[in-house]
Formats: sequence, structure tokens, C-alpha cells
Amino acid sequence: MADVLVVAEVAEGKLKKTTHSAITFAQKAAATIGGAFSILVIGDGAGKAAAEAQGFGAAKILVVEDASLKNYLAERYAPTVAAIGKGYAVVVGTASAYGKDLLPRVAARLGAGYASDITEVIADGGKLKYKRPMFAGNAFGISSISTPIQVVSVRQSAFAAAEPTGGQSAVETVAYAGPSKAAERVEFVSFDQVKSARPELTEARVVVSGGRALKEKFNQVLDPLADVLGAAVGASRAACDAGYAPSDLQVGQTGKIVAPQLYFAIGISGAIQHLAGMKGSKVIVAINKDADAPIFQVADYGLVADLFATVPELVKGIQAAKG
Ligand SMILES: Cc1cc2nc3c(=O)[nH]c(=O)nc-3n(C[C@H](O)[C@H](O)[C@H](O)COP(=O)(O)OP(=O)(O)OC[C@H]3O[C@@H](n4cnc5c(N)ncnc54)[C@H](O)[C@@H]3O)c2cc1C
Repeated sequence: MADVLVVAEVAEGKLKKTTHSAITFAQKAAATIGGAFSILVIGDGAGKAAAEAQGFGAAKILVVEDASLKNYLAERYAPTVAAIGKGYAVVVGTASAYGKDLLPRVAARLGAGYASDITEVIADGGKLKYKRPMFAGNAFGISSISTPIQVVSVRQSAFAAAEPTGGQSAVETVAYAGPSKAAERVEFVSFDQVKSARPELTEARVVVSGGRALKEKFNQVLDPLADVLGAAVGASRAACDAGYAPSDLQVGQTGKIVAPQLYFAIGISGAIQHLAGMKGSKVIVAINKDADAPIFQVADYGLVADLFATVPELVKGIQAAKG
């Protein structure tokens, strides 16, 4: 048993981009332990998404579709993922909201050790070691797992998205294993998805984030900059807690982890919990009126200025440069 199982994330009959990072992990892990990797596509639209999954060089694509999997509930998914995972050395998913909800339950069912939110997989003489950020990213730990099956979640921003190789993996349909006992106590009520014309925060190349300083003018100031840059909008926790921005925009230790090419921190002090979510950004631009704000310690470009005057000027400048 030296194979790796990727638990894919499916939305509207498509593989979510999060899955591509888990595939990158699986390619390296399988090569290290001398096995192959397969992809499990489970849930509503799994059959459709399986066709897309065929192109990544997996040994096989396992498809589970059932009427009771229409709306995601971990209690309904975990038994099937665990039953299939039994035949693998490593079960991997991405540390998205889905992975964080599902994978610990899978690990518990398998009696498997679990390495969560890893940022690197290290090949060590045919064995796997995992690098994980700890203490809000201020330290890194290296762990290895000693149970026969290992469960791992990967940080999406730390693993480049796998590119399709053009292969045609075999597709196998697997029966739904039924819900867990706990599913009797859980009922699906509704799924209220926030629809936005902007790029998804965790996948955007440019992110414009604002802090508490923006107050009620959060959107009035940031939206024009995000529009002109085609950027996603993010926020600090203080801005979300104060109601200036919705909580699904929160970047940081208890929010989303982002690593765009370009990150704007506007009126954000740079608390370690915020840095934990954006420190991996390629280029960081900070605008803050306090020259001693900690954000300037991680910024590549810093502007000590009043954001209410600076951001509109920046927008005008970009518009003029674009013609
Ligand atoms: C367990 C835990 C988890 C947490 N998780 C997160 C998390 O996931 N994400 C997160 O962001 N925080 C998180 N926090 C909160 C974090 O510690 C900070 O409180 C928060 O990040 C501060 O947000 P802020 O920078 O917007 O606000 P502030 O700290 O109030 O900073 C506002 C900044 O705006 C500047 N400013 C004010 N007016 C202007 C102006 N006109 N022009 C320019 N600059 C101006 C100020 O100089 C200041 O630096 C967490 C805290 C805890 C304890």
C-alpha cells in the first residue's frame, strides 16, 4: 500500500482550483513513496467533474454520486471517503473550508495521524515529512506520521496548481457508503453562496485589503482600486468585526490565506494574525499613516500617508497610465 488518494472538491460539476494544489502534493508524495495517485470525486456533479480529473495523470478516478450527497454535509461524506481511503497510504485534500471540515473526520475514522495545513512535503529516504506553520506562522514544525494511513491537508497558496498533462485516467464508479450515525442529528438547511463578479480571494493575482481605518467608507475607497486592478477585495478582522466588510473577506490566521502576486494592505496595522494570512504574497504594498506600523516590516513598498487622499490618487494614476 503505497498509493495516494486525492479528495477532490467539486462545485457545479467542476473541480475547484483547490484540488489542483492537492494533486501537486500527490504527484510528489506518490513519487517519493513509490506509488501512484488516484482522485476521488464525490458529491453532486461528480460524474461531470470526473472527466476534468482524468487529465492529471492519476492511476484512476473514483466517482461517488448519490442523491443524499446533493448538499454537502461532512457527516454524509466522511464514511465513504474513509472507506475508500482505507486502501491508500496517504489521503490528501486542501485546507479549504471543505477540507478542514471533512478531513479530520476521515482521519478519525481511519485511526490515522493527521498533518493539517502543510506548506511543504519533504522526501526523506522514501518517507514523507511535512512542514507546517505554527504560532500564526512565526515558527515552522516538521512532522512525520507513524500510522499506516496518513491524512494530510495542504495549504493551497503553498502548492502551485497542477497543470493537466492530457492523460485519460480510467474512471471507476464506487458505491456510496451511507451516512454516519451523526448524520441523523444534522440537517441541511440552506447554502447561501456569496456571488461576486470579482475574482475569488484565495485565487486572485491581486488583492486589495482594507483595515479598520476605512470605517464606513470601506467600499467607497477600495472598490475603485480593486476595479481598476481587476483585484479581489480582502479585509482585516477588525474591519470585519466592525461590520465595514463581510466576514468572508477576512484575511489572516482565522480568515483566508492568500498569496497573490500583489497585495495591498490599506489602513491595516499588520498584526501577526493578519500577516499569517498574507505574508506569502509576492509583492506587498502598504499604505498607513503611522510610519511605525508593523505592516511596513513585511512591505516591499510602503507609503506613509492618509489613505483617504492617497487611494483615489492612486486610482487616477493607474487609470491615466492605462490610457
Ligand atoms: C486569536 C486571534 C485571531 C485573529 N485573527 C485575525 C485574522 O485572521 N485576521 C486579522 O486581520 N486579524 C486577526 N486578529 C486581530 C488582529 O490581532 C488585529 O486586531 C487586527 O488585524 C487589526 O486590524 P486592523 O489592522 O484593521 O486595525 P488596527 O489595528 O486598528 O489598525 C488600523 C491601522 O490603520 C491605520 N490608519 C488609521 N487611519 C488611517 C488613515 N486615514 N490612513 C492610513 N492609515 C490609517 C493606523 O495607523 C493603524 O495602523 C486576530 C486576533 C486574535 C487574538
